[in-house]
Amino acid sequence: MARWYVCGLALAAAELLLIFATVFSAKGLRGKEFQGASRIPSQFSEEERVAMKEALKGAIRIPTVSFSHEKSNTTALAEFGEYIHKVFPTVFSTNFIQHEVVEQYSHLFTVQGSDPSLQPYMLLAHFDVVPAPEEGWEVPPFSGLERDGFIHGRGTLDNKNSVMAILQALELLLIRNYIPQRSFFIALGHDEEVSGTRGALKISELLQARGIQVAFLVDECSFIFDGFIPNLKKPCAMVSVTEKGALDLLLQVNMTPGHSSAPPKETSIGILAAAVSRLENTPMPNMFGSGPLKMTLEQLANEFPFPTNIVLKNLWLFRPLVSRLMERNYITNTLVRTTTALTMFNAGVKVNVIPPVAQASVNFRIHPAQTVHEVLELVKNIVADDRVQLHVLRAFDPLPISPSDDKALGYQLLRQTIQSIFPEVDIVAPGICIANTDSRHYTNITAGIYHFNPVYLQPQDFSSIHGINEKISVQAYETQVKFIFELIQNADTYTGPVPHVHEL
Ligand SMILES: CCCCCCCC/C=C\CCCCCCCC(=O)N[C@@H](CC(C)C)C(=O)O
Ligand SMILES: [Zn+2]
Ligand SMILES: [Zn+2]
Repeated sequence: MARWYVCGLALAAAELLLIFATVFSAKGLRGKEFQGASRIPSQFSEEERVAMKEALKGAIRIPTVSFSHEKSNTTALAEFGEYIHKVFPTVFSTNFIQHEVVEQYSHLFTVQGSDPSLQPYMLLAHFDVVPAPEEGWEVPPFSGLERDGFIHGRGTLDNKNSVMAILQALELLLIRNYIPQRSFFIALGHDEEVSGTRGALKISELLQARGIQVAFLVDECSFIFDGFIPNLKKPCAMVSVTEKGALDLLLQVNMTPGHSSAPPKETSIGILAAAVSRLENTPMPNMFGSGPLKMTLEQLANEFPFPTNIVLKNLWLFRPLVSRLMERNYITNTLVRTTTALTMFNAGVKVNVIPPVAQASVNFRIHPAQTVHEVLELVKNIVADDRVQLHVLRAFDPLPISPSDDKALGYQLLRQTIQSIFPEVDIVAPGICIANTDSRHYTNITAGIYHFNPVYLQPQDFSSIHGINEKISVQAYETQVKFIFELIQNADTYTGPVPHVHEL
């Protein structure tokens, strides 16, 4: 009798556990992983909300333009340093935060957590911007004007929004007497738009000299994508786990100059034009199937209607079809191959002179499954003309793929913070950063490099980045501050992923 009773109790307990496991499975339990320590709610007063948007507007008004490696607006870069001192006084006066200026304009903050057993992490952003000539803008690009609920201007998405949101979230936490448990670094670069070799690289060297290794870092270059994939009605938060490499090539042809009245059969211009045309017409191989894209599509499969869901769930069978479909769209094409962009072409000085030299620049963004060396070999085979000299101007391999499994602290913290701040977003998937960022300078201090901006991005917003009419809604910026406010707290209280039902 007693045995039956114990057995019955055990069964009831098991049933209860199962119910709990189902209800609180990874999707059902939003934010529960972070319980334990007392949390500060991410609610801001009206006064704070006004102050935070005004702070961003002020940042946009400082024209911190990087024109080229040699030329930047150093007055504005210095002014930006003074500006953040002014708008985030608590960050600069807190005794457990150390602030250092690196290479005159970049900023490194070391926030000393109370628990030295927790490995630190790092938040990255940059405050230099690309130039913005006024033509075509609805409002002047450095006015920081608010119109129809949007703050307009260069840097509102790339990337002063992140610089300001990180410092703003920290300022608000400190005002509420928050003491972080896990140490973290904030690295704000001043020359990302022209390579980051003065800012990010030097900060990274400084940290390496101090023997610092971080668990993960979070940088720009990915968003909550909305409307990018045909038929995918839902937004998709893409946390990029790798970044493409790059190869800048100068192609040069030298021929004998002369009078245009008696032209040779071939000129430097004609030879070079044919070579670059071959490059443009011979895309690099489709690498679909290698790299994180397969994981991304498998996660997206359920969100598509029939029959796309079946196709995506059976990539072993439909790989050729899916890879062909992806290369048809210019954005999804970037995810399946090394891209080739002809960006500069120079030759000639006068209409009746055969020029001796013709030069062209080509910019390749290297797929994570290829290397600089492999791309260079392919280029040589495509150009296949010894008269065309190839000079490597700049080259770096793609970044290694950062983990996105259940044990990957950075990825899981981002995933779970996305789920709590954006409950309407069902899809969080690993992705590829198709451009280059300051992150690549930090590969020696972490194996966990993640790209994510907690902001919705639609195709028209994408073209505003480095284009015209860049803007962010006031509400999106507030949400970004809220996200970082939560992320910092989550990093302190994270206790690991919620077990899936089958693990019980
Ligand atoms: C499910 C949807 C798939 C979406 C595909 C991806 C769409 C890409 C969207 C946004 C990418 C934004 C990139 C913003 C970061 C730009 C950083 C940058 O411009 N860096 C320079 C660095 C260079 C070293 C000067 C660059 O040229 O890459
Ligand atoms: Zn950027
Ligand atoms: Zn940029």
